[in-house]
Amino acid sequence: MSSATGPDTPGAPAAESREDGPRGPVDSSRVPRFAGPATFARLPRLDEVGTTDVADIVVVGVPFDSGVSYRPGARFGGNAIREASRLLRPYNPAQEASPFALAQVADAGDIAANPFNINEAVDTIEAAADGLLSTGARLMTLGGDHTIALPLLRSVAKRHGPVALLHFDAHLDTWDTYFGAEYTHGTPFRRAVEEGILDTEALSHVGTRGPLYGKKDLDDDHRMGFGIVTSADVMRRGVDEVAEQLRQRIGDRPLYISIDIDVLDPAHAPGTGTPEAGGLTSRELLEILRGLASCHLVSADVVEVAPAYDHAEITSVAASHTAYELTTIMSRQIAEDRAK
Ligand SMILES: N=C(N)NCCCC(=O)O
Ligand SMILES: [Zn+2]
Ligand SMILES: [Zn+2]
Repeated sequence: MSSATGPDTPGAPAAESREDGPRGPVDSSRVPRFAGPATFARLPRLDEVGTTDVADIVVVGVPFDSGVSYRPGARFGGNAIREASRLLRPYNPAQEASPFALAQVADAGDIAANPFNINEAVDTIEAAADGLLSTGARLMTLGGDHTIALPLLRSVAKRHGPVALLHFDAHLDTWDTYFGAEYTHGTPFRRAVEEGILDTEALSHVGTRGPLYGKKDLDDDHRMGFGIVTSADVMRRGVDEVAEQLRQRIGDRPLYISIDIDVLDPAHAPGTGTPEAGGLTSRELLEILRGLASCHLVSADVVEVAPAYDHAEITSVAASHTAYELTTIMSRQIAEDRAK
């Protein structure tokens, strides 16, 4: 057992740790899950994992929401997701895996992005992601508004080349500018296509719905290479068929998944900045993600959780389970690759 002290809880045992494997979450049968400061899923902090023992998957927060077009507050999303993740348990029956035993997952804390200068913040996020990815780790980023997907994709593309993208969102986020600003939460994927960091053969929005500015929005989006699975398509065709179609489109390309929590219906995610009626249920989202377990997921984000509009942690619980499924997909692949 580790000799490290507990999660800032005097006298409490430390995070579960095995000499021969990853250091896992704090044991909730010995330390109440509501005790101590929150890390994602009660996992160790990155600095607790040790300098030589590098994490396979790094959870990182980006408390930045200066790119929003409506309700602010997603800057508090990452910490709300961490708080809501205290109830996650170590075995994921839906994917038949213990994600935190298969790979070392650790929480790196937050990237300190300038809230008063969007362009500088975008650069800061890219540089911080470069540093975390340079160890070979995969990123599970907790936003923050959707602006942050652009610097994250830039960083991932430096390692993998242009990546396939699955974008779960009520919105297209391929608009051009707002008030003349090019980096906003409605524009990251247009910028990414312009910069050539996405594999335009394998781009899909999932859960799209709601009013647009005009039909041109769809024409532009189509020209950029995106396919669209609307939230109504998910309802009509069902999660298995949708996941199968997405798997076909992605193949074995390196894949980035970006999840705007507003892909969920406001009944399932009231705590978000630009809510749209008629969205996915959290059950549908989680099932589609599980159906993508065979895809080569190189990094992912969950963004747009704005806890001020949340009730009873509905949104942050949904986001924590979403990040848990994504983390499980990555950790299973890491274990499989290691066994090869
Ligand atoms: N990425 C999110 N959540 N929303 C984009 C909405 C852009 C608009 O105000 O039209
Ligand atoms: Zn959205
Ligand atoms: Zn979005």
